[in-house]
Amino acid sequence: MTEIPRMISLEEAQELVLSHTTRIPAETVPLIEASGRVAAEDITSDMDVSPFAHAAMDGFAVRLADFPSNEADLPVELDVIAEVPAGATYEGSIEAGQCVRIMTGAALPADADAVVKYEIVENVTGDGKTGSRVRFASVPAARANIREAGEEAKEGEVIVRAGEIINPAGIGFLAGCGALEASVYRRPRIAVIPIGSELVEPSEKPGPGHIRNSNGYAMAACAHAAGAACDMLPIVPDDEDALAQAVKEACKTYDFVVTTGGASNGDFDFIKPVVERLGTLYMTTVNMRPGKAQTFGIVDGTPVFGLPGNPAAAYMGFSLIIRPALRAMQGYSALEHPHVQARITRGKKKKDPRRIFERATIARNEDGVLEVTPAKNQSSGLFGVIQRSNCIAVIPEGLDPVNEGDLVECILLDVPEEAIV
Ligand SMILES: Nc1nc2c(c(=O)[nH]1)N[C@H]1C(S)=C(S)[C@@H](COP(=O)(O)OP(=O)(O)OC[C@H]3O[C@@H](n4cnc5c(N)ncnc54)[C@H](O)[C@@H]3O)O[C@H]1N2
Ligand code: MOO
Repeated sequence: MTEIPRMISLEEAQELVLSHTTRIPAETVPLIEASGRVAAEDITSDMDVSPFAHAAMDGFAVRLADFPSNEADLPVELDVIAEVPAGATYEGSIEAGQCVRIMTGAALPADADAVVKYEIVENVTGDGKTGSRVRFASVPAARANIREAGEEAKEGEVIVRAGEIINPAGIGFLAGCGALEASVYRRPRIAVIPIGSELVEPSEKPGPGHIRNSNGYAMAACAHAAGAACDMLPIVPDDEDALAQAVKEACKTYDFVVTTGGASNGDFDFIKPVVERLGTLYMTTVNMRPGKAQTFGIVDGTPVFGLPGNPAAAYMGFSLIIRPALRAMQGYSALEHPHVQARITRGKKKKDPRRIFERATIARNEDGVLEVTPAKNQSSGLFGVIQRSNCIAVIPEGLDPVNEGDLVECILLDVPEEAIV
């Protein structure tokens, strides 16, 4: 096997993978499925929204001409000549001294130029409905409590631009504008292939020397969280030909193939020779811990990424290198997890010059200052520590120690709002 030159930096690895992935073509999906995805084309409104001026309050539609310019001439009394509920229209005219009782959402009668809410109108006779006389103690502002026609959108106007992420409110916006489907970038189809003769399906109790395939599940979930559509393919034993066959087959169907395990230099680590045999191998090691053994290459035009077998190492490689590429493939412009800086609560001597990604918890102390506390157990064999963390504290490369109170970069993970401070 040709030796791949050197251990590259995380940034070089990210750039390398990004440079070998392309944005996926668009597809047209029913509106609700477009939520959270990137619009591939400008979307226009098929009409003015709202199509008509309407009341923003339950009250009375009035003509300003009936109100005095001098406050001293108040109050004003008007006759209620009609009622317009939402969904109906009042087509008649409103003459001097008249008003129309109107409900929120009902079309504004042509002659009205303000709506006065019930609460500040007094009944002189009757109950405020048709035939009553009502009293106004103040002069309404012109167009008060009126939602104008076309305030949300004009017919033919671009309401969502290509490249915008359509959010849940945007789905409502589009529905109101008659856009019942949207052209968005397709979700990349990802295959996850767990490699390892020691692996059994999680439905089984592993026998001696065996463990459950937990990486496959975590990587499938990471792919899903990154917006991709993921299939977990059957476990492949540590057998070079079996792995070559599985990878070659997956490259026919999927946009991106991810393996876990067999990425290091052990006697049964085959992803590097397989990628080299089937295509072009671009990367084998990245200056990061956990997760030094990260393989990347192209097989039959498809990106193939060999994650290491250790759970935290696989998670880190996926989150930091694969995830940005999957997001770029879907047209997102922000590719990385958000970062914040926090003061580290424990110093650390460095024996390994790699950049270290510590599973950690970030929180605000009583003074409102962000503090980060790395988990005590940083073994790369553990998923539970990541389940109980809400960020990754980044300890820079080199051998300089980190001192308590130093500001460190923290990467916020795919965690629920409850865990973010
Ligand atoms: N002589 C050296 N040995 C190792 C080195 C090294 O530099 N020199 N690096 C170590 C580090 S660090 C890592 S990370 C691993 C990476 O090795 P592989 O990618 O070849 O991973 P495996 O050997 O296949 O597995 C490592 C570990 O992870 C468990 N594993 C694998 N797949 C799964 C899965 N789907 N679900 C759960 N757990 C899985 C596997 O049983 C091993 O315990 O190499 C070190 N060795
Ligand atoms: O590359 Mo290993 O991940 O340091 O556990």
